[in-house]
Amino acid sequence: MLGSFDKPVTGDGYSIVLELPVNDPLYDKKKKLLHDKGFGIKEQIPLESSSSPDSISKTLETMLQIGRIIHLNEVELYFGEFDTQSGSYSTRNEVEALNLVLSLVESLLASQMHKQINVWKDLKKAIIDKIHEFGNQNKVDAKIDRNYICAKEKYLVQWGERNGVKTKLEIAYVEGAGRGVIAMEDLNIGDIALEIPVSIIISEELVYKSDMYNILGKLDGMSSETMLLLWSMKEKHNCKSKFKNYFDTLPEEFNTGLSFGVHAIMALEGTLLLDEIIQAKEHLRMQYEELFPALCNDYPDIFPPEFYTWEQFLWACELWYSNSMKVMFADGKLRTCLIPIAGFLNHSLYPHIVHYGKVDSATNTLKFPLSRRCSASEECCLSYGNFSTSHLITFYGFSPQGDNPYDVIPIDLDVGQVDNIEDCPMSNWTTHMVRGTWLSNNHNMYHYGLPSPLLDYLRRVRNPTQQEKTFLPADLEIEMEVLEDLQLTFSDMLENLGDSDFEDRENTSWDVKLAVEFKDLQRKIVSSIINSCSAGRKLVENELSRFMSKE
Ligand SMILES: C[S@@+](CC[C@H](N)C(=O)[O-])C[C@H]1O[C@@H](n2cnc3c(N)ncnc32)[C@H](O)[C@@H]1O
Repeated sequence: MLGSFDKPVTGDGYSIVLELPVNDPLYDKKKKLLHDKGFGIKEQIPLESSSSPDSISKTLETMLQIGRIIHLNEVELYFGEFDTQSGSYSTRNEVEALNLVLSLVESLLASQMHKQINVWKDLKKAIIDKIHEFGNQNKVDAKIDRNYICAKEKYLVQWGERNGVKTKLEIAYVEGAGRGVIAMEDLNIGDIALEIPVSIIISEELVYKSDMYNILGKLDGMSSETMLLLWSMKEKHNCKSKFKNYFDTLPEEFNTGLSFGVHAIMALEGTLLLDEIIQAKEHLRMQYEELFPALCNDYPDIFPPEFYTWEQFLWACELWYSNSMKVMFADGKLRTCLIPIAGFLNHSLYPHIVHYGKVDSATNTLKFPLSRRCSASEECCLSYGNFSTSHLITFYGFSPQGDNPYDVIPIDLDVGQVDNIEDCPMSNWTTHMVRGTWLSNNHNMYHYGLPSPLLDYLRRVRNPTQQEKTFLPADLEIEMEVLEDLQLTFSDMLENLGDSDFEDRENTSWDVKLAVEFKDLQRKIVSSIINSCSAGRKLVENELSRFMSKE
């Protein structure tokens, strides 16, 4: 349970309870962070009927601080330990935290078992204002071509509506993102932008009903995802398919990292994305060769060879990677699905739709509710997940606009070296990473915009007994060593990335453009770390000379 509301604790005030779920995989670390900020794992937040606007806003901030921590993911938690005093950890996290608090207040208001309804209404208004204010600060302007009329997309929506789809969105062309959806009217928090009946969702059930299942179901290690992928490769050619309108809207080519040509691959030299793409492609090639041409040779009627070439296999993989969603059905089973119409929703780092993917068993539909306002004509986006740009390029073929907080560079360290840290969940990270230091709001001494778990680890390698950070020379010398080492590591990395020597960006192919953009982003991240180390060393030097002058 993330939160609930309670009977009065004091006077005539009611309280809301925010609780860290015990099954949270990051429970210990979040518990420690809550504790460091002065909270327990279960906090009862009271609100008196006489509350002034000032105290309502203080109550809201307290609830948000807890809500943010409850909703942190691993990367946000790794970087957020000392960073966020009151600000947000990420746009996604902020939307989640605000919506958590809003849902609790709404449940309390819906219960109507309290006397002081006005104060809760005021709190609800304050939350909604905050969501709007945050929206205005983080506006991403997408250029939309409303005149883009495509008969195929229109037919699909009409077909959907005949089959029970309800939508407040229309399809348009969004510059740099292909097709997207825009709001037909002003949509508010909680409004359902799109509702898709289960009957038009493409899921594994379709394979079980097909003639392929007799063959595929008997193959060892065959997953339902692979079966469905093979099914879609054939079904797209079926003129009588129930999903013909859907298949007609799919592009002939998906421009994802898996289709990068040799020049783009070469442009990625020195980056981890190069390995990611090569490994992913090798894995798919092996998977293809395990199945083909054997299936076509043994069952040519079921697997016609012309539908099962390597190129078509890769096309289907790109379709499933870039367009599928995981859906929890009413039977409690999670299935990977293609969802007609919802497949036009683009990704954003600041999504309108955050909570989706669970079938509403009362209506047997999949609903896409808004977690923040979307004005008429504005593009409505969801979050595909907390993905790094390298993942988005490899499997989706784009680099998102704005600062991506999940763009981390892993650091290879032998984390087994340090003892005595078991009791300290925050130090007990088994992997370490860095990201652009402009994302940090703490560039002070002992922080430098760098992640605390990494700095603490590097300090403890040098001095396992260090408990407190002091301004004594012995500690300062350790700080200096840590920063020098990091600076050296990242200077080497920058050198490996080479210079940005690419001039004619506009006239190049989509893949080289994407590769070059990615490399620029890597350079920007690595340079920020080098600069922060250098600025940090100056801070330490100043402290050392201050100490010396006192002596
Ligand atoms: C689920 S589809 C969304 C609809 C898609 N734009 C279309 O025209 O079919 C996912 C694909 O949309 C594109 N896309 C999604 N979000 C994007 C974004 N923020 N920027 C650029 N392209 C995006 C990528 O090509 C991605 O593989």
